[in-house]
Amino acid sequence: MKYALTGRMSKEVDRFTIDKMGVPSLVLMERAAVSTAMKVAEIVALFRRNVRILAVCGKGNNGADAVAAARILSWQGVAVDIAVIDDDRKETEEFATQMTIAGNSGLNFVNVSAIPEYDIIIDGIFGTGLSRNVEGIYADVIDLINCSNNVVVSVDIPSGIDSETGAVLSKAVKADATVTFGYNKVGNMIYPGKELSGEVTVADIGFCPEAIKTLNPCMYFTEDDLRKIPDRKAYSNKGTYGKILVIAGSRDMSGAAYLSGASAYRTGAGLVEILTYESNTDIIKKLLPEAIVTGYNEDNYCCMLEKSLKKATCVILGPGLSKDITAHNITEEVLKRCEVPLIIDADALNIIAEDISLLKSYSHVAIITPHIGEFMRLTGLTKEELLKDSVAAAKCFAQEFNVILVMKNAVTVVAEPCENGRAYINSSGTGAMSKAGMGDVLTGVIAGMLSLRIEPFSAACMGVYLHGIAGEIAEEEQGSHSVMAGDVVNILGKAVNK
Ligand SMILES: NC(=O)C1=CN([C@@H]2O[C@H](COP(=O)(O)OP(=O)(O)OC[C@H]3O[C@@H](n4cnc5c(N)ncnc54)[C@H](O)[C@@H]3O)[C@@H](O)[C@H]2O)[C@@H](O)CC1
Ligand SMILES: [K+]
Repeated sequence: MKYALTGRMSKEVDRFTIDKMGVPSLVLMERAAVSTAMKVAEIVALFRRNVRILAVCGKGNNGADAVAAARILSWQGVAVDIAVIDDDRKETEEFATQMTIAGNSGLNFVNVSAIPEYDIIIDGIFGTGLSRNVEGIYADVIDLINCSNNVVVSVDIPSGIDSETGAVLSKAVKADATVTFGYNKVGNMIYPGKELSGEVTVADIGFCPEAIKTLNPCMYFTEDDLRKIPDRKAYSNKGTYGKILVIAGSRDMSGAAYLSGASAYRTGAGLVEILTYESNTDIIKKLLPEAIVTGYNEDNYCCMLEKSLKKATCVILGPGLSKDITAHNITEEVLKRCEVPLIIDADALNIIAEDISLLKSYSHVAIITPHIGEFMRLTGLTKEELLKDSVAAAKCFAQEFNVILVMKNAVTVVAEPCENGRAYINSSGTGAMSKAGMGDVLTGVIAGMLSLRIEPFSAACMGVYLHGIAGEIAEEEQGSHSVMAGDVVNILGKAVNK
């Protein structure tokens, strides 16, 4: 597991390492600059000719990093110049020091108007200290970089991105690569910042690890975390891995129930029961003969529900359920009676959106998995309002409604329902997954993780990560336009074992 910091947290990590541990600021900076220079040198090697590099710098410590990286490259024999964006802003002490060293080293200082003449730009205009919209000369310089045909390496975060949210603060550099220090930044992980940061390298520059202990940063997973999925016990039977009840499907809608149930089986569930509208039972039995398939109708749903709920160790409610009167009644009944972890998705969320008090009154573990449209209906907020700061929006909702919230989007965020709860930012997945049925697969994968007895918040995060990894493998095999939800179901096993 890794952590992603906001600018405010980065500052605290800096201060802790510098003030409490006594590591001089310039030592950290030298390591940041060496990491940046190494990345630039890698790119220089790809050109196979002499290249011209320009470090474009503000007068904060992000600029100081860029000046130091330029000096290091220059000492290595690479042609580097420096352009400082000069306004009335006061320079930091570190910036002044780096400028003195660069001057002593004979580096050339040029005007920012020369940007288009260079092959590679080192972007050190703003880092995590950016605190307001970019305007005036800064905006003009960012436009000039983005219009020029050079490779851009951003220092820490592309200049103009809000490190806390990934939002563009009116203008932002579009980088090909970003070298970020110590920990990734939330702004590099969430769109549009994720797209503008290009390939991100997280470089260790010697921050004291103690420093993040009091900060509650966002978490994210890498492939190493897949090893945390527990092995299957030799001494076990299907009961060891729980019974997942999938309440899904409606008249003429059977696919969602299949996708959820099959995904739960593919990720570890011992037994899956699908409770669906009676006209779906034959088709689902054919699609998934391993499942117990039970049908209900408008008259008997209550008694069928009662029987099935008694045996379940985890319930999925909502995929393809429709919003008809029976679906409403089922949703209300499940929220009244279910006493095991409940994953609520799709139509059940739309039903709840009409009366949000249903969710508030539920007192057991609930994991809800809205996409942005469903989340808008649940909150009454606009897309812009929700995406302005998706981590904050997710945390706030999770806490208010006491649910584990999986806010599905190109970058899915998971939030824990308590004060100062954990938040997870997903780093797996691909545009190939923007297809119908993918959400149904996700509910099954989360249920699968719960059946392996991973605690609910981690099960939700791991489910989201694993689902994205399966999508990536499916894309490699099928190409980005061709992946369907069923392909992801069948690839889940490869993802678990990756
Ligand atoms: N020892 C340290 O302090 C280290 C700092 N590091 C670097 O320092 C960076 C943070 O440095 P700073 O805190 O100096 O901040 P930045 O260099 O990110 O720049 C922010 C400066 O610009 C001003 N500013 C903010 N928004 C503005 C706007 N829209 N228009 C004009 N001016 C604006 C601020 O007042 C501040 O002076 C990190 O991103 C990282 O690159 C790294 O070298 C690691 C070590
Ligand atoms: K930058």
